[in-house]
Amino acid sequence: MPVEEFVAGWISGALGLVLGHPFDTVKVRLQTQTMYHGIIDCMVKIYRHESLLGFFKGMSFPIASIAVVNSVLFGVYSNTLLMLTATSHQDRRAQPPSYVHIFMAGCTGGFLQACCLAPFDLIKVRLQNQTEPRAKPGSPPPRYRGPVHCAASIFREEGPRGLFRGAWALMLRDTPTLGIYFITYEGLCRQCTPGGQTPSSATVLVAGGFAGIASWATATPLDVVKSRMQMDGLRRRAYQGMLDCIVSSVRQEGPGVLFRGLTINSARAFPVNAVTFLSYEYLLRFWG
Ligand SMILES: C[N+](C)(C)CCCC[C@H](N)C(=O)O
Repeated sequence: MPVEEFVAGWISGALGLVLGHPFDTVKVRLQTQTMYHGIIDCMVKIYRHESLLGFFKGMSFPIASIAVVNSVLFGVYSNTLLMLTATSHQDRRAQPPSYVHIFMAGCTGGFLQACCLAPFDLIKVRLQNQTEPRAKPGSPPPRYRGPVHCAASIFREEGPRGLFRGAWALMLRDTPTLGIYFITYEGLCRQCTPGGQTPSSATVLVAGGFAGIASWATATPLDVVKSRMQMDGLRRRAYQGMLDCIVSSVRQEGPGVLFRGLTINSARAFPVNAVTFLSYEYLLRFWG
């Protein structure tokens, strides 16, 4: 089983992640809290109360987890394609796999990465939602002191299954939408590149950026549900399950609630995934 794809997936994922984390914090706050009136208001408030560091809350854990998650995504994707089409990464320009195979490989990678992502993502969301300013003398300490304390507290207060809160919504969110991710990327690369040639850096950037947008746009409704299920249990249990979460959110806040975070998800997705795909392709070319 070729391993370069796993390593390239890890490095490229980490580069994209740092670039996108501030957008992600704003998104999670908009999806789960009511004190902000839109993206700009949220950014200004975070900056005023929590300084620039507020945007990077909860990032240490994703940086560690992206090593596992993005390498599983890209590694499983590429190795599934190898199994389905008997072509390695290097041969795929000359012998392009069908879109059905690309979609199936993307879904497989998406499903397995979601299984690894679930506990990391839960901890990230809980930490991002702590609005206390950083350690000011006299102010009450935040509920979670950091990722390890957060994981231990969830384990203690909500049991081991508590660490997988929202995991079904996460798997449903990621399996089809990562199929869409790779189809969009490959489709755009093929459109803009004469047959058999390697796509240019500009093509990879644009195709990667739009792949991110297409995937996030389709993932947003389940992303809202996922974030809400993850925050449940912290407050009192408000939702009986995923369906209940959808129905009561829509009833209370209107159908628009399912698209909360769409703009910010898309704004984040373009640079993050442009950089992810560019570094991924370069690393593999460099090693290949
Ligand atoms: C499937 N879904 C859209 C949810 C995630 C796509 C992940 C792609 C990339 N790691 C990123 O963070 O943008």
